[in-house]
Amino acid sequence: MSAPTASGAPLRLGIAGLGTVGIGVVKIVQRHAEMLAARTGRPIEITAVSARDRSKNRDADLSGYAWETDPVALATREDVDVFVELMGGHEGAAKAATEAALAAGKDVVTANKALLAHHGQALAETAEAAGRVIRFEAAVAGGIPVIKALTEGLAGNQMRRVMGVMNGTCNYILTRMEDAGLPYDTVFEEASQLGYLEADPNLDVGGIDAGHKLSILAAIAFGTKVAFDDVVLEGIGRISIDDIRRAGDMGYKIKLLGVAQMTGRGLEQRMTPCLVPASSPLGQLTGGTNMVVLEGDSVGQIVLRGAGAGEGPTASAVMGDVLDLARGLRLPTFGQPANTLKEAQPAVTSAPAPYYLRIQLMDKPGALAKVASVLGDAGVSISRMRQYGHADSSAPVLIVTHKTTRDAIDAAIEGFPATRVVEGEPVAIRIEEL
Ligand SMILES: NC(=O)c1ccc[n+]([C@@H]2O[C@H](COP(=O)([O-])OP(=O)(O)OC[C@H]3O[C@@H](n4cnc5c(N)ncnc54)[C@H](O)[C@@H]3O)[C@@H](O)[C@H]2O)c1
Ligand SMILES: N[C@@H](CCO)C(=O)O
Repeated sequence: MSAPTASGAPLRLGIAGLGTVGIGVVKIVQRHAEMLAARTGRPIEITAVSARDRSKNRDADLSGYAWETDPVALATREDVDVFVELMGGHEGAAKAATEAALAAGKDVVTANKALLAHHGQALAETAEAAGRVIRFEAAVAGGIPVIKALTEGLAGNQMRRVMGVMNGTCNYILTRMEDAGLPYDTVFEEASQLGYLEADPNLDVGGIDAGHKLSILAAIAFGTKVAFDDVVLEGIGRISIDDIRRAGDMGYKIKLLGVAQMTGRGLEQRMTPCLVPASSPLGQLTGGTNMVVLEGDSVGQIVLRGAGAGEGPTASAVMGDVLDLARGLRLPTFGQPANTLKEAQPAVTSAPAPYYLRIQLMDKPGALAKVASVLGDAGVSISRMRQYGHADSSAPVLIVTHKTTRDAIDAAIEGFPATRVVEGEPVAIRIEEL
């Protein structure tokens, strides 16, 4: 059999951003030109590129491409069919060039979760009004094809819950703290030296980057407009090595876990530290890897695991989008027309769950009874408890509650000081049932 030929017109890319991801895309286009053409029936070509510094030594041959200093000029070039936005940031050049590309009749592929979390609805409306397509597989969980899974393979399901570990840096920090027995500050510094952290580290450790990703998945899963401002965000900065160890003693791991679910009270979106069973797939996830768990009414639970960042995995996701466009696969941005997406009604409170409590209890007769009484008064019922030996005048007590609300836990925490047997600030972390 003769090799397939690429007889169709080339698909011409204009790539803005030649950093980690951009160069990864250039390398795939160059390395696999023949394979990509065979798979789509047409050559995939790069016609023009743009980045801040033209003279920078990059790990790819860019000599065959036109250079634009202005990404907007790149996005509107006549010889560009698809504008590939790999600059980052949700304002400035990324937004302006994406809008310019759509206005000029180009399709857009982006890895920019911040852009979509902040402007996804407006961009989707603009794109669809212009008959253009925006694709963004790389924006969520890097190399894991989760957008494709939701918009295509699982499209026949009513989604029940979407959750996952979507920031590799936070998962690296938490697992490194546990493995090496190091405090948060030391591991944060290590991660910084290794170049894992975003330019603004709070995007990672503050949960914002992962919150962007969760809000995008929630929009697709539940047919709602992206509502990043409604995501309850809490970072990992307050997680201590003590909590990691104590949670381990009770059979749990601490993860920065994103959960989105449609409840009778509205759309719940949380990106917060949670406890998950140590033996569960999420509990066993180590290092910088991502995991997304999708639950649909017909399919049940699907678990996707893989590299959430890095040159190869992220460029792989970008190329998946490019190939879909080359093949003529044109889906609405969030899986259904933008004007049919509903306004998300945020759930004011999160669904009841068991909680883990760590309380530093004084060594006094009746101390435990007083704590139990405060919990009882707040309507919190104890499922399991563990008390450590008193080396000093106080010792930690760990409590796993039955399902309760965050309000009840907060009411109990407010009641503890009056007992005069609790030292310091108790720690309360939600346990996510899987
Ligand atoms: N690096 C990853 O592993 C990863 C994973 C998933 C998604 N992303 C997303 O991919 C995008 C790119 O990330 P990256 O890690 O490659 O970034 P990077 O910092 O390595 O590269 C950014 C590139 O964009 C260029 N750029 C920035 N602003 C520009 C401007 N105003 N005009 C022209 N060029 C400009 C820079 O010169 C640089 O070449 C971001 O949206 C990021 O969130 C990255
Ligand atoms: N800072 C992100 C990069 C990928 O989006 C992470 O650590 O997962």
